[in-house]
Amino acid sequence: MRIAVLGAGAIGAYAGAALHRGGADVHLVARNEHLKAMRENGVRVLSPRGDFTAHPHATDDPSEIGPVDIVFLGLKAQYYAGCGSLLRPLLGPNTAVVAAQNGVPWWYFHGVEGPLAGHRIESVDPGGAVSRVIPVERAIGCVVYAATEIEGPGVIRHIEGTRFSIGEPDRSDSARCRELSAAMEAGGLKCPVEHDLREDIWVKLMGNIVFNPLSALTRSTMAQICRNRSTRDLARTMMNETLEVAERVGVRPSVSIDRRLAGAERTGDHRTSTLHDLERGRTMELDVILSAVVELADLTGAPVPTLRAVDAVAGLLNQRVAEAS
Ligand SMILES: NC(=O)C1=CN([C@@H]2O[C@H](COP(=O)(O)OP(=O)(O)OC[C@H]3O[C@@H](n4cnc5c(N)ncnc54)[C@H](OP(=O)(O)O)[C@@H]3O)[C@@H](O)[C@H]2O)C=CC1
Ligand SMILES: CC(C)(CO)C(=O)C(=O)O
Repeated sequence: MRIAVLGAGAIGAYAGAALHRGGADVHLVARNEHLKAMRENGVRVLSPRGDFTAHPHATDDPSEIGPVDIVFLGLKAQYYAGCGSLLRPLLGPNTAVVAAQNGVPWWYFHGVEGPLAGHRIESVDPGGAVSRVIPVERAIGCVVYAATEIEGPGVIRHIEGTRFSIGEPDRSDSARCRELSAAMEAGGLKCPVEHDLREDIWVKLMGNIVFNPLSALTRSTMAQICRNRSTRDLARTMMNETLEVAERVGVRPSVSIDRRLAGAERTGDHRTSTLHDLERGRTMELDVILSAVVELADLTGAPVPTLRAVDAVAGLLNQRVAEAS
């Protein structure tokens, strides 16, 4: 299977290294010092499951790669709308795009029935800009339970978790999902193919909607947020409101708030990908994680005063970062 990882950062380079180790024909698209290091020394993965190094081809020019079977999109979601020139050379008639994003994907209401069928979520797909660049028909959904960080150029620190759940937006059984799953599992990852990924999306989102904005606003790790009584209570309230929105769009996540908090606390002193962005002066991936849920709450009439307040202050912080960059 020919796979290009577009945006071979913390998650992309980790998945790409694992896929390469499992025998897939992997090509990484990255840039700057990180690219230079991966070209010279390969991708070094430091993991509690055992360190390893993989040497996939790496470039900053997707036209060197050409059409592939799968594009694994490791960019932050706020860059999807602008990634057309990088993506286009990688697309053949049947190329699928697997976005490793947190939050609500642009294809969310595609391929489903009901009152919201085909609805476009503005915070996720503003004016249709993302679905024009990545047509929903190409999308395979993915929910990433792994946690990784770039420790230095070419070096990925794997904190925990190997699960990348995947599934077709329209719930169909497809050969492309089965083949991708086999390639990921050959590389030592867990990659179950789910009939409907939407439950996984909300289970993961219950954590991200709390920890990603709060970690940035308080510059704290996940464990620090869990161990402080006031922020733990805040987390609980935010998760409750999120569950209410999930239910109004037809999903009942099967995990309790206590279990979700315990899981987050176990991740320990991990700085979320959003905190990393803030520390690097980058805009934060909060539209798909937080603003999208507030938008869905407005659409369905769910009361979300706490999510709305956090969205307001995190939104202002994001605006400040954008102005400074
Ligand atoms: N990290 C984690 O533990 C988890 C992350 N995710 C999701 O995975 C996705 C990726 O996150 P993460 O891996 O943390 O992010 P990173 O910032 O580590 O990775 C993105 C990579 O894309 C590169 N990139 C951006 N623009 C270009 C370009 N034009 N050309 C080449 N390379 C480019 C970035 O390079 P540069 O740094 O130079 O901009 C960076 O290396 C997000 O949607 C996130 O929500 C999901 C679960 C866990
Ligand atoms: C915190 C983590 C690893 C899992 O909740 C994550 O998804 C992120 O860093 O964005």
